[in-house]
Formats: sequence, C-alpha cells, structure tokens
Amino acid sequence: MADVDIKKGLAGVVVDYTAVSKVNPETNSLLYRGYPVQELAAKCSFEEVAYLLWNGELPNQAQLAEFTARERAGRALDPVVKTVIDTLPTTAHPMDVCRTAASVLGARHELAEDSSPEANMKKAIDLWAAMPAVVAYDQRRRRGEDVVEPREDLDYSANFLWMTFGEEPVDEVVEAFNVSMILYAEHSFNASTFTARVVTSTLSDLHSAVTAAIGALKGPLHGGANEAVMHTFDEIGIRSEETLEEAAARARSWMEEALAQKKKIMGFGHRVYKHGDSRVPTMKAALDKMIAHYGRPELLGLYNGLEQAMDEAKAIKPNLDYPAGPTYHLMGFDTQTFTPLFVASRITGWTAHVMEQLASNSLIRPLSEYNGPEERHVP
Ligand SMILES: CC(=O)SCCNC(=O)CCNC(=O)[C@H](O)C(C)(C)COP(=O)(O)OP(=O)(O)OC[C@H]1O[C@@H](n2cnc3c(N)ncnc32)[C@H](O)[C@@H]1OP(=O)(O)O
Ligand SMILES: O=C([O-])CC(=O)C(=O)O
Repeated sequence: MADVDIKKGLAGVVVDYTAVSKVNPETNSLLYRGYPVQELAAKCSFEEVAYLLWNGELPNQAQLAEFTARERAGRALDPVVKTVIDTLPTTAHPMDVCRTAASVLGARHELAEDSSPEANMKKAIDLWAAMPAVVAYDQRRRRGEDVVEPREDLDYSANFLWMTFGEEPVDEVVEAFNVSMILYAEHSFNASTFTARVVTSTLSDLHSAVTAAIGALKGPLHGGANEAVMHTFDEIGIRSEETLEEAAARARSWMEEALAQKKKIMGFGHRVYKHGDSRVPTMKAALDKMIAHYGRPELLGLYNGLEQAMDEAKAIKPNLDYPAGPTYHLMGFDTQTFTPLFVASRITGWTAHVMEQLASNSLIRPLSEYNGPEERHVP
C-alpha cells in the first residue's frame, strides 16, 4: 500500500474558511459571528441569534420587529405536511418525521428552483419558522393529541412549548429552552453542517442540504446523543424517592461497569474539545434551574455520578448533549423528541453555512486511496 497520510474522519483537517462561528478548543470558547455564545445565551432571544447567524450582525429594534413578524407569520403547520405526517406510523422516529417534513416543505416552496441569496434567506427563515409545529405536532400525535395552533403573542421559545404542550409555559422554563436553542444553533464544521455544505457544493438546493443534514444529525455520535443520554438515565433507573447522594452512587457504579465493558457513553467526549465543551457550563446552569424548578434532585445525582466517574476513569468531559437531554426530559418532551429540538435550532447554523458555501463555492470532492483488489479481468 502506498504511504499516504489518511486523515480518518477528516480529523484535524481544515477544509475551508468560515465566518459563521469559531470553535476554539484551546480557550474552550465558541463565538457566533464574533460574540461569545455565553453572552448571547444570557442577553439575547433565539430570534436575535438566528438573525445574527444569517446576517452577520445583531438586529436593531426595527430589524428585529420585522424579523420576528416573519417568523410568527410562518408558524402554522402546513396542512399538506400534516397530511404527510399523518400517513407515517406513530412508531416512526421523530427525526424521520422531521427529515420528511423538511423535504416536503422544500418540494412545496414557492421558490423551490431559485437558489439566489434572497431566495435562500427566505427559505431559511420559512423552514426555521415552520419546524417547531412539525416537532410539536409529531409528539402530540404520538400521545393521541391534536394540533395546537400557534400563538402570535408568544416568542419563539414560548410558542414552541405552547404548541407542544397546549399550556402557557412559565418564564423560567421558556428561558431554559431559549438558552438551549441558542447553544445548539451553530458549531462550525460538525458532521451535519459539513453534510449540508457537501450537498450545497453540488449546487443542489437549501432544503436538500437541510434534509441531508437532519440525516447526519440523527446518529448517536452526533445529535442523537441527547436522546441516548436519557436512555442511559433510564437504564440506570430514575427513582424520584432517592436522594441526590443515593442516585449519584448508583450512577457511579453503572459507569464503572459500563467502562469496564468498554462501552461508549453517549453525551461524553468531543472531536474538537478535549478539555470540555464550551457550552456545557451554560446548559448545566439551565439544567440546575430546571431541577430546582421541578424539584428533582435525584436527576442531579445521576448527572453528577456519571460525570464524576467518567472524569476519574478517563478524564473525558460531557458535551452539550449531556445536560440538554435531562433538561428536555424535565420540560416534558418525549426522549425521541430531543434530537428534533436540536434540528429546530441548528436549521439556523446549517442554512447560514449553505449561504456561505454558495457565496464562495467549490465542489467538495476529496480523494481516497484505493486498497481493493489489483486490476483483474472477467474470465
Ligand atoms: C452535539 C454533538 O454532536 S457532541 C457529540 C455527541 N456524541 C456523543 O456524545 C457520542 C459519544 N462520544 C463519542 O463517540 C466520541 O467522543 C466522539 C465521536 C464525539 C468524538 O470522538 P473522536 O474524536 O473520534 O474520538 P474517539 O472516538 O476516537 O475517542 C478517543 C478515545 O476516547 C474514548 N472515548 C471518546 N468518547 C468516549 C465516550 N463517550 N465514552 C467512552 N469512551 C470514549 C474512545 O474510546 C477512545 O479511546 P481509545 O483511544 O482507548 O480507543
Ligand atoms: O462540533 C461537533 O463535532 C459536534 C457538536 O458539538 C455540534 O455540532 O454542536
């Protein structure tokens, strides 16, 4: 075999420039268009962050008013999308439902064949505005419940919770949800964003790029990990009567056993961050608030026990999916709905990258080193 330096998984390979976000593992920081994500999470709405990702600057008041009006006008569940969802079995994974909905919305978009910057911006906003209704309705139909119409008087996060649960959410829960949406929005050339860029590089359309990205996000090594974290908690067993210390002790034993069996533990580790994920402290603070709000210390026990045992055994730190999973669980989302929530947020980052890719496109087509049989001939 020729001596070729193969970069498995493209690890450590820089493939292009991006001005959308900067992930810096040395300083353990994440900037969206120059702004630290922690500051955005503390001071901004998800709508402002979406605007920032797409336009490069935070909106002024007038720009925000126009932008939020567009988002609110696009919230209702498209009746054709509803009909298509209704044909899918309720056992279909919600990520498959999201992926199907993104595809249907693309085929039905009034600018389907137009990939101009203006058309792509409209498609991005429309898709972002439409996805919460898809995620909310899919969870409701699995519970035998009907659609809840959107409320124009609520912001993105409050309306998302309203459409899912049919109850007006309290401010604390809305804030934690808003933080999660901001933290999930963008993360440079992760697997799903890179997928979206590969699709875009062929001059395919924005909805195709997002549909493919949803497929990439579904896997448990990527976005599917937030769902998988909850499966771990369930496997250990959530016992509401337990104290924090008792739950932590059981979680520690579970982790020691799992690591002894060389299991990969979802919600831990990261390709880029090797000393902790920059977003975890902010998401963990939101989780802490939800644990206090819902009065569920045993969940903190499980969280702490797993984290400490993993740190002692392998010094591998949690990633964003680790605190996000139990946060969504506390809010009342079905475990299978967690990754679709990630989709709803990441649509902003994906489509910002689609537009950036198109603005300076080159077909993405790496090389491979052949290691199959030598040339041979059909007898
Ligand atoms: C929002 C997001 O997408 S964040 C990522 C979400 N994904 C997960 O949580 C899935 C679990 N984590 C993982 O599988 C990995 O950490 C990844 C895929 C995220 C990154 O992995 P890579 O950079 O490719 O590292 P790799 O998988 O090679 O791991 C390096 C070493 O750490 C170990 N390791 C890494 N993560 C974990 C983990 N979660 N549990 C146990 N061991 C782990 C590997 O077994 C490997 O050990 P070895 O050298 O003894 O074989
Ligand atoms: O960057 C990555 O590889 C995965 C990740 O954390 C994300 O997409 O948010």
